[in-house]
Amino acid sequence: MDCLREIEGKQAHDPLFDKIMNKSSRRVFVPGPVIVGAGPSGLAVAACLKEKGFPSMVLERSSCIASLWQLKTYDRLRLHLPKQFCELPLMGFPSEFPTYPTKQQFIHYLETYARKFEIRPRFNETVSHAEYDKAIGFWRVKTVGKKLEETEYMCRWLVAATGENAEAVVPEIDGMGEFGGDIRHTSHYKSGEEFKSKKVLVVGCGNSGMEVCLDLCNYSAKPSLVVRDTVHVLPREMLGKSTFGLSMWLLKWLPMRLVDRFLLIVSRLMLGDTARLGLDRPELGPLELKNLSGKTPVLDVGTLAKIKSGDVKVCPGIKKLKRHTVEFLDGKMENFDAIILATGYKSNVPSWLKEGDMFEKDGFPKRPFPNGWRGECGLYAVGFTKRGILGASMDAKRIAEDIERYCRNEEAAPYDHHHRSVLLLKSSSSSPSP
Ligand SMILES: Cc1cc2nc3c(=O)[nH]c(=O)nc-3n(C[C@H](O)[C@H](O)[C@H](O)COP(=O)(O)OP(=O)(O)OC[C@H]3O[C@@H](n4cnc5c(N)ncnc54)[C@H](O)[C@@H]3O)c2cc1C
Ligand SMILES: NC(=O)C1=CN([C@@H]2O[C@H](COP(=O)(O)OP(=O)(O)OC[C@H]3O[C@@H](n4cnc5c(N)ncnc54)[C@H](OP(=O)(O)O)[C@@H]3O)[C@@H](O)[C@H]2O)C=CC1
Ligand SMILES: O=C(O)C(=O)Cc1c[nH]c2ccccc12
Repeated sequence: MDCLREIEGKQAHDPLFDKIMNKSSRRVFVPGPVIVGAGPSGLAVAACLKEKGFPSMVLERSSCIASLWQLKTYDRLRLHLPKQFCELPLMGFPSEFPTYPTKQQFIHYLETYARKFEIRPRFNETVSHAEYDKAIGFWRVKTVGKKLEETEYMCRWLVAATGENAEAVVPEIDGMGEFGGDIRHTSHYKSGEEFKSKKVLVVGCGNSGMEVCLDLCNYSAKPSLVVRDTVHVLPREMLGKSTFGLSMWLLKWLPMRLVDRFLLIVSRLMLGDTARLGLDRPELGPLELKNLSGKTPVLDVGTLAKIKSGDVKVCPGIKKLKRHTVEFLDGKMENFDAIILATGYKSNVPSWLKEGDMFEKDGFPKRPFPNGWRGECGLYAVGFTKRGILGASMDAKRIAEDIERYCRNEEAAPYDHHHRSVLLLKSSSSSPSP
């Protein structure tokens, strides 16, 4: 921690820079990595670095850690995968947590994690621009604060941890401006409480859309679900084991296609023919599809029963909206009080990272898993593997090891290199290097 305090002491306010920029802005030199985003991924990297004795600085646009979980998820949310598959490095879940921890338990775990590793992000700082300055060998990371004040952080290493869910995907639907009822994305949906006895159209049948339908039923709203494409629905558990855990275990022994065949046979026995309910399955099996496209199978937590009972109605794609009415692609019209867009999320990396080699236009690393974590010039990415928290933990460990390796080489020959910042990097509390 001493070292972080030292960093704060070094935040030189540069009046000349202010004058040139003609605005209130300041420049901060960071003698360690800057991590953009204080979600599970950013926290994991900060913790892995801390354990090795390296301080880092975490910049977070919102006012809390894990803002996706704290501010943008619904009340009834639990982890879909058993807890052992959602742990961050260096600290497991408490043993008293249930197999599928609740959102509150998961947030509590993350808060304990941040406290344990003394991670104190700078909140309310949105990274708006990050660029490598070749001339000096540093990343220039610009942030905008709450009062629009600007800061430029200069660092040797930059870690993108802004996540796969940084911005809501809101589709353009013909007539959207005309619709008289509430239209909102699932990131603003908390519970069915405010939709009691309302007719609600849920657009999108990923894990969010399916669970929101169930939640609406439980609050005696009347949901319909727009399914425009194929989808794999699997039971969350089969043969007394979690479907995810069982799949991972089977993959150790069997080829993916065979495991997919197994998953589909057991799903058929447990759930019946989902196509009869309007949920056609994709040609590719669930694991193969996840692996090739990143599309996550839906793990059923009770929605399918509600579809079978007719409490949730399945609809085709939307053609257009009118004041109180939705016209579907099959020509049918129906009145709705509200629309919930369960249409997913996108990465925002291209909006702030000015770099051409590491990321695709869609904000995901170009190199496929498990090699997407490392770019050039001290640039890293954590949590873009489409493999949830487990994938983020793998990235985080690799990034911290890579930075450590780099620093050890530097320590061996510190004067061979003009980036002196590494010499400032070791925290006084760390153990001596071997
Ligand atoms: C509803 C839901 C349920 C999920 N359940 C599971 C699950 O059970 N198991 C699992 O493994 N995964 C799950 N996921 C996947 C999810 O991606 C991970 O749980 C996890 O939140 C990813 O962590 P992250 O840190 O990469 O991203 P996030 O949690 O999104 O954190 C990124 C942080 O970066 C900040 N940020 C973004 N842009 C900027 C910027 N320009 N400047 C500064 N800060 C910025 C954000 O405010 C945010 O706090 C779920 C996702 C959703 C949406
Ligand atoms: N408890 C848990 O663990 C939970 C985990 N999650 C995870 O969070 C992440 C995000 O999930 P989610 O929010 O469901 O987003 P997803 O991206 O998984 O799903 C979005 C869905 O919306 C559909 N869609 C997009 N645009 C349109 C449109 N214009 N018209 C009709 N349908 C449309 C997509 O269909 P198409 O395929 O046709 O594009 C897709 O089915 C996922 O990784 C998910 O697994 C979410 C909820 C709970
Ligand atoms: O909830 C998600 O989307 C995740 O990222 C975790 C996840 C759910 N199902 C999976 C199948 C393979 C890899 C990760 C997941």
